[in-house]
Amino acid sequence: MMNYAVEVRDLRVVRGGQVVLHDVSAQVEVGSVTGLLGPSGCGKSTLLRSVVGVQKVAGGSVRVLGAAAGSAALRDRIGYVTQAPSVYGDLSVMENLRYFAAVVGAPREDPERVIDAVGLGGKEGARADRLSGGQRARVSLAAALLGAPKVLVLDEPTVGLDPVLRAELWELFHRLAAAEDPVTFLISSHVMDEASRCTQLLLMREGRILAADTPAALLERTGARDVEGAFLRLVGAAA
Ligand SMILES: Nc1ncnc2c1ncn2[C@@H]1O[C@H](COP(=O)(O)OP(=O)(O)OP(=O)(O)O)[C@@H](O)[C@H]1O
Repeated sequence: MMNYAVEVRDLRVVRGGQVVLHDVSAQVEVGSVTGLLGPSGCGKSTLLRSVVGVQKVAGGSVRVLGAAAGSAALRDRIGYVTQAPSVYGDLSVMENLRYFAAVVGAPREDPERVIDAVGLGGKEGARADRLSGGQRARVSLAAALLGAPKVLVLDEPTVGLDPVLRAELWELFHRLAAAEDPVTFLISSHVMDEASRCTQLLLMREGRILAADTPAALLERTGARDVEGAFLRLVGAAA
């Protein structure tokens, strides 16, 4: 039996009187770097919010590591980075991480560990508002790693970053996912060319999952040359 970190079944979410998730079912394998891809407004953030347990749902179920999403048992097992900046600009990298460590009740030495994990060693004393966009993104990621969660949910973590920094962040996700004690990643993006960086894909459109597969299997199945082409063929087939 497949080992899933996240299992979504028939999830229905209504926002502002509109159904934004139409009975969505999806799974995320343990240790995978799963990309949730689809155009802006298709419901990616809503699905991620449901996985984290901060979204009111109208039906269906979401389980994370075998427990109901949002339950107390998951509090220190799941990390979440939203699109909104979450670090304090007037605090240093270390001050930010000490503050967040205290909030989540992480061990005292955890800030050093996560700074190291995201490759920010040497930047501990730098004020967050003097960092580059990519470095700030890594501070947010470091904060999400405090307490050693097993599942990380990242909402468009590479948006606005240059290609080199994007590549660095994806390498970091893979390193953490391949660790002896793996972290499972669920990462949203509206940039289709990030698909090739994922081990698994969930393609989404208008509140529905169009396909769930590996990038290679998706290309083979659709005969497309890239994931954008595969997406368009799937949309055409569904019409
Ligand atoms: N607070 C809200 N109240 C009402 N409707 C909302 C709210 N937030 C989002 N929506 C609607 O829900 C739908 C899904 O939005 P969601 O943010 O999940 O999409 P997304 O795929 O993450 O988009 P983006 O990539 O632009 O963030 C959209 O139609 C959006 O207009």
